[in-house]
Amino acid sequence: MDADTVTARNSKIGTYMTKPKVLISDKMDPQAAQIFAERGCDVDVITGKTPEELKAIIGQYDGLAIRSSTRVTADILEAATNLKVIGRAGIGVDNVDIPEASAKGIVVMNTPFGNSITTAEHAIALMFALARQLPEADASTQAGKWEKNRFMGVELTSKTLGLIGAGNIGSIVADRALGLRMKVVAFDPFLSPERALELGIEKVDLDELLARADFITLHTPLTDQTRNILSKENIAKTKKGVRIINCARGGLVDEAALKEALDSGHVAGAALDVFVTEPAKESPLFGTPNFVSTPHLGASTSEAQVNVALQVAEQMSDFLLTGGVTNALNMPSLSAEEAPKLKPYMALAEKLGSLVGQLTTGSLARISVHTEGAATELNAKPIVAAVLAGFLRVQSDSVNMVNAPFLAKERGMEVREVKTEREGDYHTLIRVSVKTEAGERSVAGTLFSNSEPRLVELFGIKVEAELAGHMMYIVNEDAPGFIGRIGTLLGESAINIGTFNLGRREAGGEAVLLLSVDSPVPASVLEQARALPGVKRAMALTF
Ligand SMILES: NC(=O)c1ccc[n+]([C@@H]2O[C@H](COP(=O)([O-])OP(=O)(O)OC[C@H]3O[C@@H](n4cnc5c(N)ncnc54)[C@H](O)[C@@H]3O)[C@@H](O)[C@H]2O)c1
Ligand SMILES: O=C(O)CC[C@@H](O)C(=O)O
Repeated sequence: MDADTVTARNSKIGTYMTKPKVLISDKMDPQAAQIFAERGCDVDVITGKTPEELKAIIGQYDGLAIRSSTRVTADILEAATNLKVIGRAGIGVDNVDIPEASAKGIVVMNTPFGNSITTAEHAIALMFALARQLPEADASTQAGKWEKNRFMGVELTSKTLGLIGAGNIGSIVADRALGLRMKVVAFDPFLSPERALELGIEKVDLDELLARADFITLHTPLTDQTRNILSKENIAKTKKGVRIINCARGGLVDEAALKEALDSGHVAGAALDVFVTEPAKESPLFGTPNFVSTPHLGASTSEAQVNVALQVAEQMSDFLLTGGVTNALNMPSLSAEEAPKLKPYMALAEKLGSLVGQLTTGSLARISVHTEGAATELNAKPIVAAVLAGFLRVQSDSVNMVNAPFLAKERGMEVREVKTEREGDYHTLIRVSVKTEAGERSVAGTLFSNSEPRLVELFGIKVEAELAGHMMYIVNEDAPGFIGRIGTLLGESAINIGTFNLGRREAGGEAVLLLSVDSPVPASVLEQARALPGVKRAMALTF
């Protein structure tokens, strides 16, 4: 397996025979297609396909750029045999089956900041719409009614805004609300007191927020913890006359309970940009007084759409053409500048992982990846992912850097990352240690000329070997005549030896022999090698 393979699905990122092919399957600013083409990808823009139609064509593509309409299900992924990256021009990736994409080794990336301001502004717009009943006042005025006395609004100044979720968008909403002289309280278990202070908001628990807020706005993803966070029970805990805004995800608010609370007057107004079922063509909420809705328009400004389209096209092109990883949800980030520097290290890491994978028998309790010298200055995450990919690929061809960490976790492997600042015998070193019931053993490698991976230590014995192609690994007692006997055996079996690397603990002690050979070593030859005097172990290895 060669070095480039570690960054994507057994395919050579950045070394395509033909240009990588990208499909844009949702409506996206045309600048995305332009960027893909300028950066060297073949791009098709085909929107509005049914799942069956998408399934029929997805197999040709290396990259898929989407917004929220395309649903990337397990079924679609099954047919996406060449797909290496899915790019979401936007934030929410609930239309992508990420566990399945990860299992298939497909990188999923989003553009987490491109539409945050726009969405925050939409939440503020909806807050004003509720405070002053703008949609109803507009409809009534345009119907010629001039109902000046019907539309009595409320001021925002001095009111309390309750933020559920104070991440990218929530914090921008907070900033704008503070500018409107509102008081902002926030419920977000992951909000640190320091960040709350920096934002000028008060961190509270959910019940306190429900009890105090005049307006509540939601800015969390939809998860098992946030689904129905505004449930019937929680809506009942809100202040009478509260107004609720949801520009995050349908499902955060119980729509039936909201309808009841609007009808009873407990909730004075509600504005939803997002619905449990989208497109929301019908809803019991439609037509309810003081209810305002928009069709998932949070991100729909020309500025945001240009931002996310450019960003997704740049990120995906970087990945497909250079191996750079930005904003991936299932893989460590790797900048386009870092990628070439890390490439030889990842090749080395993968080879070491593969070596220990092939040599380890029995169940593995822990795998540790140590970096020493120059290697410590690098981002260790991709190096660890490459070790795991090499290790696990021994068991399954479909393992790569994306799915390897997930598989390792699934298999209960403890993975450790250790940096040793001091330089040893080599200016840079990666050591991979595995702990099994038989004990802990390690292999180590360095880069010659900063780019050529070399094994320099094998289970405590110094060696110097290139790990490539077909190899034979022998552990024997160091004794005169042994090398001649192995040479004769391979010669008689018509196996040509390329390189010969020998190491031993001490004269007459345990020795290891690593041979690179021009053809696979058949089982019968390994049997004969094992029968030679002094041989403790003989194995074929492949890299
Ligand atoms: N309407 C739209 O068009 C539109 C546009 C952009 C984003 N969104 C959605 O807005 C939401 C927020 O986006 P963001 O960029 O701010 O995301 P973010 O990840 O920056 O922030 C989400 C926040 O929610 C918090 N959170 C997570 N679980 C929580 C819980 N159980 N209770 C309270 N807080 C919790 C997190 O700690 C985080 O601070 C996402 O769901 C995104 O998909 C919608
Ligand atoms: O693409 C859109 O219009 C919606 C985007 C939004 O829901 C997001 O999560 O980024």
